[in-house]
Amino acid sequence: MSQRLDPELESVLSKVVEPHTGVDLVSLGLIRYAKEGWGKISIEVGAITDPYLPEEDLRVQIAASLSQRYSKDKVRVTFTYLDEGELDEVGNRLREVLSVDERANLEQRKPLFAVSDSKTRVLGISSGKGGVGKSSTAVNLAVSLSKMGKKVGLLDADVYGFSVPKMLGVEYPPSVLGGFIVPPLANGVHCMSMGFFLSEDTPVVWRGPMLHKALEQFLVDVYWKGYDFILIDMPPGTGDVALSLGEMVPKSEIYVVTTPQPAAERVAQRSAYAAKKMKIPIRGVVENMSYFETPGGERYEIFGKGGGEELAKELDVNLLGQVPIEIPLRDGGDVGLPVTVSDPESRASKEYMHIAEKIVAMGPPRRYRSELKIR
Ligand SMILES: Nc1ncnc2c1ncn2[C@@H]1O[C@H](COP(=O)(O)OP(=O)(O)OP(=O)(O)O)[C@@H](O)[C@H]1O
Repeated sequence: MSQRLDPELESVLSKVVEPHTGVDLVSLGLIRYAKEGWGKISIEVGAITDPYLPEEDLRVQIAASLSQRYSKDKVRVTFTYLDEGELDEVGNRLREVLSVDERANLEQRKPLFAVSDSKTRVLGISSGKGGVGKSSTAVNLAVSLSKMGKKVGLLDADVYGFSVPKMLGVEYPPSVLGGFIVPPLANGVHCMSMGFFLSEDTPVVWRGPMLHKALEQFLVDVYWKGYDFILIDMPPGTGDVALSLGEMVPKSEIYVVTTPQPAAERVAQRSAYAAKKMKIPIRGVVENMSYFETPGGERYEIFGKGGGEELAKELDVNLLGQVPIEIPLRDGGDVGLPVTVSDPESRASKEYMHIAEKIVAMGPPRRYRSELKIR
């Protein structure tokens, strides 16, 4: 697919990273040709997504990498489609950059990130019932973590309604490169949803074993390499996904979203206890829809008070934050512009950022596994 490049040019372009995979353009073989002459350079790049998507980021990066030789207006970058064979070839190259441990994981059908020195933290965002704002929390926390410079993936496993891609503003499907699925990017977050692979009008009845299989595929077949965080939007309730997650990613952590009223808190508690039974550590509680503040600064606790605090106490974890009701938060979810992007100065956005900072500061959970106990 790619032409042989002059070594100096190759060395420059090998510093330009393809944003979906985190691997450089040269290693992926994506530079189709580079033609220099008359003080200009034309570069054709194979797009692993759709060449008509705005690839401004990559264009800017390529121009910046060549800035010692060419001014911006002398660099012409075009993107073209890759055919099936070329997509497979990129998949092979993705495999080549894996470490020995990562390759071993693939062979054993384990997630790429589940290597012993992994820096990836897997955060399950859970709630007792639907409609408490679990997906909004997952999306806005993912954006906030990404704004802190972290590489963030968001896996929508809420099989009762795949809302994350729409809320996050995902505009194109995942790429399938050989045996790997590569998530699309939106607002700095790499997003994967089981919903991408189902047609909207097909009703799916998810039973435990099917869910387990689907989750396994989305943990193993997706190119989750080099991530700091993978957030999982879990289906509401006590269920099967927590069980599967605990089995497949023993180092995962759970964050419970609840609303302030006591009834919601009791339901959330049940889901939290289920996670505890699976031996997944619960790391914190997020209270959503805590209050509504008028432009004049008056606060109304529309859904009551104290649920988050109470739940945190019962679970013996911290209440990490209280997110207010904000109209831009709801609107943003409807149009695919998270409030943390559209209005980073709003109270809700700042609260999400504080929660993200606390999650980072807490670090990964320590595991005291019974089999490791010194007797
Ligand atoms: N703090 C908030 N302020 C305003 N609207 C909110 C807030 N949190 C959530 N919403 C809105 O409430 C609705 C439900 O939120 P969301 O989909 O995030 O909940 P969920 O718990 O994931 O529900 P489900 O399980 O049904 O997907 C959405 O329309 C969302 O935009």
